[in-house]
Formats: sequence, structure tokens, C-alpha cells
Amino acid sequence: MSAGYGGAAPTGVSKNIAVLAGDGIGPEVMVETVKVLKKVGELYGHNFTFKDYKVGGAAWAATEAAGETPSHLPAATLAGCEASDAILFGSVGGPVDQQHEPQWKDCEKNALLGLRKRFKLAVNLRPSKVYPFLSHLCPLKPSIIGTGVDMVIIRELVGGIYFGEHKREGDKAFDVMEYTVEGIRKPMTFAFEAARLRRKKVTVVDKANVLECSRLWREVAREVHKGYPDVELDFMYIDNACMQVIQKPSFFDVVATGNMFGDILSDAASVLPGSLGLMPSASLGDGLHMYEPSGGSAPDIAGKNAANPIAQILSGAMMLRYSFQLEKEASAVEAACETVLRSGKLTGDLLEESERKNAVSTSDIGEAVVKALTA
Ligand SMILES: NC(=O)C1=CN([C@@H]2O[C@H](COP(=O)(O)OP(=O)(O)OC[C@H]3O[C@@H](n4cnc5c(N)ncnc54)[C@H](O)[C@@H]3O)[C@@H](O)[C@H]2O)C=CC1
Ligand SMILES: CC(C)CC(=O)C(=O)O
Ligand SMILES: [Mg+2]
Repeated sequence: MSAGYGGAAPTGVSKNIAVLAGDGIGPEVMVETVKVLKKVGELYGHNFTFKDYKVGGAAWAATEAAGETPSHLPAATLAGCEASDAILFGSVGGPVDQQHEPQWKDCEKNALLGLRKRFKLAVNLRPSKVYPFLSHLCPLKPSIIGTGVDMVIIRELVGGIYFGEHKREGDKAFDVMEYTVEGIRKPMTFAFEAARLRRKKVTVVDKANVLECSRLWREVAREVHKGYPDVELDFMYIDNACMQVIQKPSFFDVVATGNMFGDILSDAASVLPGSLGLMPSASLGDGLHMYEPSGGSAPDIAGKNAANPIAQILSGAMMLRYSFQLEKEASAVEAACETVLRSGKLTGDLLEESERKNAVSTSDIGEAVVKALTA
């Protein structure tokens, strides 16, 4: 696993991609992403094979309908992922008020956390920036945006409170947060490596005024920092960070943080590009990586061809870069997305309420990105 892209540009590569579209808007944005990636394969002479597998509530329904024990993460899906060169993941989960229904209960835990654990996807990259020519999409004042809002959150992804013991004892409930030095060192080292390729600053976001785990994060940060004297290191509490990311976003370059804090902070940071629909992510393991948008299944807009597919498409671009070392192709996809956004073709999430009548559809954006690739 490396923060750099490195190596000579490969030509004519053959890759198997496991496609786990999941629930809600997942299948809608995934269709557009696969369209874009197929076009990349065609234009640059690569052979990408896409194989679909069920995950989440969709997998539960399919296994139940087939008379099998219902599962959010069937064995066939895991086997498909194991046989692949990279996993493209959509989103999982049902409406937020239906978490108790059997199809949705523990869906995210079983499916998404299951995959992250199974493939040791310890480092999650969530870039967030204000594109200078798209700053009108950011709801913050121009004086706050200034110039150069460009941060990346490096989130630890297989530890912390999401993976600790969850327990109910009568009137009490427990969720245990636990970290080891080794579990922290991996994302921390990645953060320093990434900072070296950027503006050379790491901000560790934690709650070290209260949590012992956060104190351990700081110890590891200081230890890793010794190997990177050219990189500046500072610390910030999570509550303040949620405010500063909106109030003074240009402060941040690389953020290194734990699983839950990174989850929360990355949703807050989606305000910078303008929407969760513009927030891609890469979840890096030791060999196999998974690419997933930062947002969820958005049940409020699912099934309407209204979701913004750019986060999923940009996650696909990250796959080209980090799993296949196809930097030129990744940059081409990013440039095509920028062209489409710049052209004013926008889904509803990027428009004011009064402007939503002008929103274009999920598939319009996918087709426009394909067209921009060939222009
Ligand atoms: N990685 C995953 O699979 C995740 C799954 N979830 C699950 O998703 C479900 C909904 O959770 P919420 O808290 O509502 O979070 P969410 O991220 O699904 O939606 C929050 C808001 O952002 C909007 N949004 C998200 N992605 C968008 C896109 N691509 N285009 C346009 N608008 C977009 C939604 O319409 C909604 O208004 C739950 O079941 C939750 O557990 C939540 C986060 C991550
Ligand atoms: C199940 C959640 C931890 C998923 C999520 O919100 C995320 O990864 O951003
Ligand atoms: Mg989240």
C-alpha cells in the first residue's frame, strides 16, 4: 500500500472488477460508473471485466427468495471479491426509520463492515476540495473558501468503536472503542506519506482530552512523525474539527483520524465540494482494495434517477489509480467529471431548492461523462 501512484504506465491491462451495487441509489450510480469505466477500457485498450454480486438488503432479499438462509454478505459475493482485482462498492442500508426490519437490521455491520474486516481495508481515503471553477457549488461564502481548499481525510477503517464489542445488559448498553499501536500506525504512516506528496501537513483529529484511545493515537503520531521531519504535525479535537472544516477549511491538508471521527468528519467535509454526491473514497487493504462513495444509500431519492453518480464515478477513478496504476486514465475520468460539472449539468443535490426544476438525471450525468471522455 502506497500513498504514491508510481511505476510505468501499464498498457493493455486485463482486470476483473467485482461490482457490489447494493441498495438504494447504489445500483443507479453504479450503472453509470460501469458505463464510464467500459468507455475508458475501450479508449485506452484495457480489458475490464465486470461481475455483479449482491450485497446488503438486496442480498438479503435475493438469498431469502432463493430459499437460502438470508444473508447481507453471501458466500458467493465474498468468493467473487476474492477472485477479483478490485471491488467497486455502491452503498447498503434501508430507510433510517426501518433499521429494525429483518432485511435492514445490522445490514451495514454485516455487509460493509464485514467486507472491510474480511479484506483488511485499514486505510480509507476521503478527498474533499473546492474546485476553483466550481466554487459556486460550495455553500460557503467566497471569503471562507478563499483559494486552495483541498484536504484528504485518512480514516482508520477496521478498528475503533464500530468493531468493538456491542452489548446490551438490561438497561445498559456498551460499545467498546479499542485501538492498538499497530492498528494506528498503518493509517498514520499513510497520512505522512500522503502529506509528503501534498502540502506537508498532518492534522490528527481526536478527543484526547477524554479518550485513552486518542492519547494512544497522539503517541503513535509523534513516533511516526520522527520519520517525516519535513511534514508539520498538529492536533485538533473532533468537535472543533467539525466546525473548522466549515469555518476555515483551508487550514487542512491531510487529516488522520479514527474510524468514527473520520466517518462524521467526512460527511461534514462534503459541504466543501457541495454534496456527498461528489465525495468518492478508496478503502485500501494489503492487496485487494475497495472503492466506495462516502455517502450512503440515500433512500430519500432512491429509484428516481436523481442521485448524483459523480462520487461513485470518481471512486472508479481512484480504482484506476490505486489498484491498476492507470494514472492517465484516472485523470481523464476526473477531468471528464469536471467538464460535466463546469457545463452546468447538475443533479438536484447541487442546486438550490428553487432551481431543482433544472436538475438533470443520474443517467444524464453518466452519459455526459462518457461523452466528455471522448471529446
Ligand atoms: N457506505 C454505505 O453503504 C453507507 C450506508 N449508509 C446507510 O444509508 C442509509 C441512509 O443513511 P443517511 O444517514 O440518510 O445517509 P446518506 O448518505 O444515504 O444520505 C444523506 C443525504 O445525502 C444525500 N445524498 C447522499 N448521496 C447522494 C448522492 N450520490 N446524490 C445526491 N444526494 C446524495 C441523500 O439524499 C440524503 O439527503 C442508511 O441505511 C445508512 O445506514 C450510510 C452511510 C454510508
Ligand atoms: C456503516 C457506516 C460506518 C458506513 C458509513 O457511514 C461510512 O463508511 O461513511
Ligand atoms: Mg458515513
